[in-house]
Amino acid sequence: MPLQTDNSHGEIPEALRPALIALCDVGAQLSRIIALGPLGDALGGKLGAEVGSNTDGDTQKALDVMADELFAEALKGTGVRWYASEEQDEVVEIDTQGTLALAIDPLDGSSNIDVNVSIGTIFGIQPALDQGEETFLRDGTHLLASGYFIYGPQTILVATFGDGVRHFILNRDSGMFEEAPKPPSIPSTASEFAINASNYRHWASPVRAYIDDCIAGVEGPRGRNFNMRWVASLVAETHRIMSRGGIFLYPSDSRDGYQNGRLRLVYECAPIAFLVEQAGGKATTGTKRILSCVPDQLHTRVPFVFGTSDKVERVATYHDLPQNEVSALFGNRGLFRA
Ligand SMILES: O=P(O)(O)OC[C@H]1O[C@](O)(COP(=O)(O)O)[C@@H](O)[C@@H]1O
Ligand SMILES: [Mg+2]
Ligand SMILES: [Mg+2]
Repeated sequence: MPLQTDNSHGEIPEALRPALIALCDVGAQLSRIIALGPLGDALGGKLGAEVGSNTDGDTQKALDVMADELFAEALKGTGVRWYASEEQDEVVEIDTQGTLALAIDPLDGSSNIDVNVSIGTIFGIQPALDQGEETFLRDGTHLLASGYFIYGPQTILVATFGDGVRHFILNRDSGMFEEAPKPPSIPSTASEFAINASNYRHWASPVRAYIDDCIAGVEGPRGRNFNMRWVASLVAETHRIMSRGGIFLYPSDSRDGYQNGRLRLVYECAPIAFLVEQAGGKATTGTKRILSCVPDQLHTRVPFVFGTSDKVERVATYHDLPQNEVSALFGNRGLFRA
């Protein structure tokens, strides 16, 4: 049993335990494989080798494919009927007797595999309907649980079962994910934003205006300084925001294929949104709550903004401003001081 819980934080629902244990088994295995990198036997040490592309045209790395295979195999017989993965075109039925459906990004932050920067796994679990596709094409309010593993200096599982957020640190001596004492909660004040600023010229004017005002610091309408981060691993950005607050944005932009941003609703944004809300934060498309968004396809993308509540709310207000306000550098946005 690779998971040691502290029941003072509440019980883990019985129906979810076998799946969670299987996820932890693979999480611990991936942690070892990633830590050894080229010294290990797995994949001949070439974890980041390009091996193909997935349904969305994203390059698949050897570790993306391996992680997907390990999770799909380990989840058999754990109550999971439907398995939907970033790395598979369609929903897979892994156990006809199962009552659950699990969506997964088996390896998030693939561009960081070979550079020893934190990567992760994201998952969401909901009740299974009779049809796999129909199950996942529902809004995120159906989630029973969600979580991520972060493979960093520590390997950590952060999960919610709909009653706050729990975190479990992999103790490499015992091989167990042991529950850490203080549950994460997103602080209400923070001064960090995370966005891939190389796409500035492709953003719509409300996003540009929001970021312009952060960058203007004490001299701008916000009247204070901000710091910027971009790890290019959604799990790593999420974990930082879970620990010390801030805001993350991957908005839509004008590049081909980015009209709904980059991140996928079913197995990236909805599970993270559930965690963020349970930790006291907010998660939107910029204007609409992520957990209310209904995917039209399994691999649907969605603009994603999440973090400290008032920051996420502020982004929405920039979308309400008249065009002449958001296109001017600062304009009269003095009303946004603080
Ligand atoms: O390279 P970009 O455009 O900044 O995108 C980075 C984003 O892409 C992702 O790597 C996408 O996830 P995958 O690695 O699972 O495809 C996120 O983790 C990250 O936030
Ligand atoms: Mg991802
Ligand atoms: Mg991935």
